[in-house]
Amino acid sequence: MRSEQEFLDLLHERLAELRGGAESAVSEALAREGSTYQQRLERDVLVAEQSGLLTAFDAGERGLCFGRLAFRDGRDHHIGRIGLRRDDADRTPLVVDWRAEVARPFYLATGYTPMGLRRRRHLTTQGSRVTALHDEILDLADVERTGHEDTDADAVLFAALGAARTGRMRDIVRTIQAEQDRVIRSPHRGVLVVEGGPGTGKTAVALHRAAYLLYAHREQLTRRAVLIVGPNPGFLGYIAEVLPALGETGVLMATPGELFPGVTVTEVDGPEAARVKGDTAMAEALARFVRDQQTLPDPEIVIQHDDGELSLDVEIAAEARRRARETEAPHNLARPTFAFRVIDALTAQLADRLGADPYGGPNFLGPDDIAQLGKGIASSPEVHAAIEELWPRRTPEQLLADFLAEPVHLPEAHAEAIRRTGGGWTAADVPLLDETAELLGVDDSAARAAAEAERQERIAYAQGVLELSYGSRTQEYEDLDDEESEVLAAHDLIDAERLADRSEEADHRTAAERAAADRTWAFGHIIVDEAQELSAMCWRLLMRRCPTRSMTLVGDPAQTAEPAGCGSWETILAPYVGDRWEHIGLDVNYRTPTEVMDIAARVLRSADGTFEPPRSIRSTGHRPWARRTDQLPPAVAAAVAGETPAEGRLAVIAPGGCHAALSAALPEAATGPNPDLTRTVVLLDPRQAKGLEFDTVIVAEPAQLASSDLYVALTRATQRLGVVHTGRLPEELTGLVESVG
Ligand SMILES: Nc1ncnc2c1ncn2[C@@H]1O[C@H](COP(=O)(O)OP(=O)(O)OP(=O)(O)O)[C@@H](O)[C@H]1O
Repeated sequence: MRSEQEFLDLLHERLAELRGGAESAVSEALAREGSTYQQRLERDVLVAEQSGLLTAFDAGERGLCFGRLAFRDGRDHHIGRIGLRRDDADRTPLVVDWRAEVARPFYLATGYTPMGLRRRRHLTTQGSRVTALHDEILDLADVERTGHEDTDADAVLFAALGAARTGRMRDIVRTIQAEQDRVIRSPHRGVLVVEGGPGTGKTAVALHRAAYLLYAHREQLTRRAVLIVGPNPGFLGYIAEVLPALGETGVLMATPGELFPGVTVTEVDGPEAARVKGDTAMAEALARFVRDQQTLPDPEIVIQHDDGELSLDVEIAAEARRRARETEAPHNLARPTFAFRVIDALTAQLADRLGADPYGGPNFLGPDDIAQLGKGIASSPEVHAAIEELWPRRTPEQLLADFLAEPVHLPEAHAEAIRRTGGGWTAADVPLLDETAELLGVDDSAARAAAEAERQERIAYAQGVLELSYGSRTQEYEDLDDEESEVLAAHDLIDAERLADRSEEADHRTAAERAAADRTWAFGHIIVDEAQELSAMCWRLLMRRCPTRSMTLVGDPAQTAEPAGCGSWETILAPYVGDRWEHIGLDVNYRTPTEVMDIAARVLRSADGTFEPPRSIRSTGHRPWARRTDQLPPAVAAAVAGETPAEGRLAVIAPGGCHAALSAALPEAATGPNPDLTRTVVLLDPRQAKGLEFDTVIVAEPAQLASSDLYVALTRATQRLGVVHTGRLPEELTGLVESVG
């Protein structure tokens, strides 16, 4: 213990040293004067790098070192949240990052396959104090003993699993299990599906995989960012501290409803509307609706012009429309083609009239006269109005609002389910907005022209910088033959265009921040949690955001609650990657004790006799109970008073309809759409409870819950479960111990 403590002290000293260095580098860089692009670029890169290091150091402080590997060949490594080196000439490693290959035996070695290990040690620390050691001997021939050998190899794991919950998910870096490690470090580059029942660590594994990928492909993923999609803001808050605790912040977390920049979801769809909006039939309907915007005159639009009337007739419009559609560009981007064709045709019409030779000879007007006429027509407000009428410029928001006000190209029952005038957006509208934005295209020609002009200015400026740099070469330097010169200057390394482009990249925002504001951002990797809940339309959106298809999807089809949820992985993935995806199953339940899982499993077995629940790794001895009452709110309040853990958290999970009465009876409980999960007691509906966990769970009125919702509700408990009900208990729960309040 003493020598581990000395080592930990040394680590903390080194960490303080590095932290001090990074802090002063940041303040120095921020204070640095300099207005040239090159200087600003260097300053920004430095600040970003050092700030990243500071995050990692913060992470390190929370359990800097938690393991040690003694190899048979004499190598000996401490394992930690982040890697640290000594400040010596060889930069000797002090502690190895858990993600490094050399740390892998910490998670995988067994007595059967010791991976070269003699001994594996778990260090438990509190702040900077070592409080316990657990040693496992992996080489049976090794006779040396430390006095910390553990008879129970899983003591550290069980201590973590049994610990009181805090309302925030913790990392599992000290106790990742072998089957989880395989997912976290999977080298698979395409779509990886991780499926497992409740509590099998899917979320934990997904987050640690994000941390691993950021470590293994740092450069690429820092540039392109990682997106983590979770079911609701409460859940994202619940998992928000895991990655920073692992030293990683370059990640964007969002719910599906937050994936269209500039749009905030304020409304909720009914189940039927959500189902219809989530179906891919919507993509077809919207595509046809966009074509419907490209209309023809009936039979003509008459345009008053200084030189007489012009007729924009069906023939002209149809030809212009054909040409515009032929470009296969999105609606707004094809519009200029339509406009040019119409203007050309009207110019020809006018030229025919004005220059016609009454005796049938060639037109009197020359090309210059005709060009002049064309200019006049192109600047006519009436012509513009006619083009706008036939091929209007639309925004996704306008177009979708029009579509929802009078849905077309759908069966009447479906149209009826989604018909809506005005009001805010729903989560199911977001993929539709994205689809519409794709169909319309963003007419950013003006913005692009401005950006290009600015870029040309920067190139000119950068050229100046390089010329200066070239001009200031020293005499000796010039005397050297270029071939021999080993001293390189800016002008040798970079040309003006690249320097200008690099200056553009000196954007203070991280890639994740830029990605959040950019609808067309292509992420380096996307992780989807509760992936079974996403609709087919939402998958279309996500696939557009990840052209490389580098994705990790975690979910449990048995917990599907959303009516538009896709059901099977094959159905979800076939349109995008065929059968080129990998599936890994997790089947050990680390959360829910056997007593609770047995009850929960019965709920799903009643619908599907072959259902196999995940195997619980522990039991608590607490038998789940049920209590019948005539008065739900006081009975729930009494149950809460009796069951609230001294440490830890309790959740009442009840159908939404009971919430008003229950929250009045539970004044101490956090409630509402986004309750504070760190409070001791929270009141949730089963959808809000998705992915969360609590020491004690009280489920109210189970008979009112759909079986997948009930299954989710029951499997949130890490220790104790109770059920309070007014009417009859659902058949599957009749085995519960009857409790009197
Ligand atoms: N190897 C591990 N070491 C310690 N704790 C673990 C380990 N694996 C999972 N856990 C814990 O088990 C609990 C359940 O994990 P998690 O929430 O990731 O499961 P899940 O599969 O996403 O569940 P659900 O489908 O119900 O959302 C969490 O508290 C997690 O920290």
